[in-house]
Amino acid sequence: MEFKAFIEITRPHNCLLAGIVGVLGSIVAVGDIPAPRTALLVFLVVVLGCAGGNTINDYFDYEIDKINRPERPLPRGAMSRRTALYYSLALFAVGLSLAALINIYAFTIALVAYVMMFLYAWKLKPLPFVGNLTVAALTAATPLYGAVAVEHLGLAGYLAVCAFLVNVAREVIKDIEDVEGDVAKGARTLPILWGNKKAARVGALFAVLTVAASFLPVKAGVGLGYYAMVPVDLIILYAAYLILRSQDRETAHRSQKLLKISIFLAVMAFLVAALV
Ligand SMILES: CC(C)=CCC/C(C)=C/CC/C(C)=C/CC/C(C)=C/COC[C@H](O)COP(=O)(O)O
Ligand SMILES: CC(C)=CCC/C(C)=C/CC/C(C)=C/CC/C(C)=C/COP(=O)(O)OP(=O)(O)O
Ligand SMILES: [Mg+2]
Repeated sequence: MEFKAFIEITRPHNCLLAGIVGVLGSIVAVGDIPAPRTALLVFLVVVLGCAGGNTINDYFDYEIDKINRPERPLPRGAMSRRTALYYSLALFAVGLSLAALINIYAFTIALVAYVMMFLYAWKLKPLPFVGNLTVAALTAATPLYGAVAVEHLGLAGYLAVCAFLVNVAREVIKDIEDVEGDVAKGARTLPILWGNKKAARVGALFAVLTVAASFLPVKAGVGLGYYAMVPVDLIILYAAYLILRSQDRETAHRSQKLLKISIFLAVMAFLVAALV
């Protein structure tokens, strides 16, 4: 057993980004920095939930990851599946305990989100489009979670719309990248049911919708810090162009990674726009 596997399996880069998005949701909801206690609790509940979700995901994806991602901790033998199962449940339990310290709404949403991540990994992922929508909804719930913690919505709804749209696009394009392993496991993803070209069009459509939605906060009068979104939108449009041009595994990988970069840059742009 490798100790670093306990960190690696949680995909800390995703968790940290998600935690920042949760706190960003609180910030844009009230237009100011939230109380440190609230910000810390929101950050930890989202990070622990994301960590538990990624861990349980690898637990159920063991067979598929042996084909698609053999370098991951479980398929390479760095951690047992039983340990991963108990580890994910422990992460969820600590997250829920902290959510209870925020307010009843935050506890309830965390409970629903954690259950949805477990269900996604266990049963929903192989369902056509349902799995993609579930992940996207969970990412959209993240800024809304921060808003619920401060009991105000503000611009958090715009963040949620953008998070949902860009993650639908990314999840569909990730399915095009993973089609080989998904076929082996009998998953019924969009590329398998509709073919890579049609699935690429769906992914590109949601990428373009993300660009359209990214101007929503400008409509609401968010300030100059928002011009940082322009390069983000250009990256998203280029990712859409790539996947429309070719649906081979390497191109799909490049396209979905560009969308992930756009998410990171967009979150930074929103942060600047919210604080400037
Ligand atoms: C205009 C624009 C792009 C706005 C950004 C909207 C926004 C706030 C996005 C943040 C979404 C979010 C909570 C991201 C957390 C990290 C993340 C990418 C979660 C989804 O992960 C699922 C994915 O399948 C994991 O795969 P991988 O990244 O390859 O490990
Ligand atoms: C709202 C609260 C309290 C928490 C939300 C927590 C977050 C940010 C969830 C976002 C979605 C997410 C990261 C879920 C974790 C599990 C998951 C969907 C991983 C993706 O797994 P696969 O679809 O199998 O793709 P891979 O090929 O990368 O494994
Ligand atoms: Mg997986």
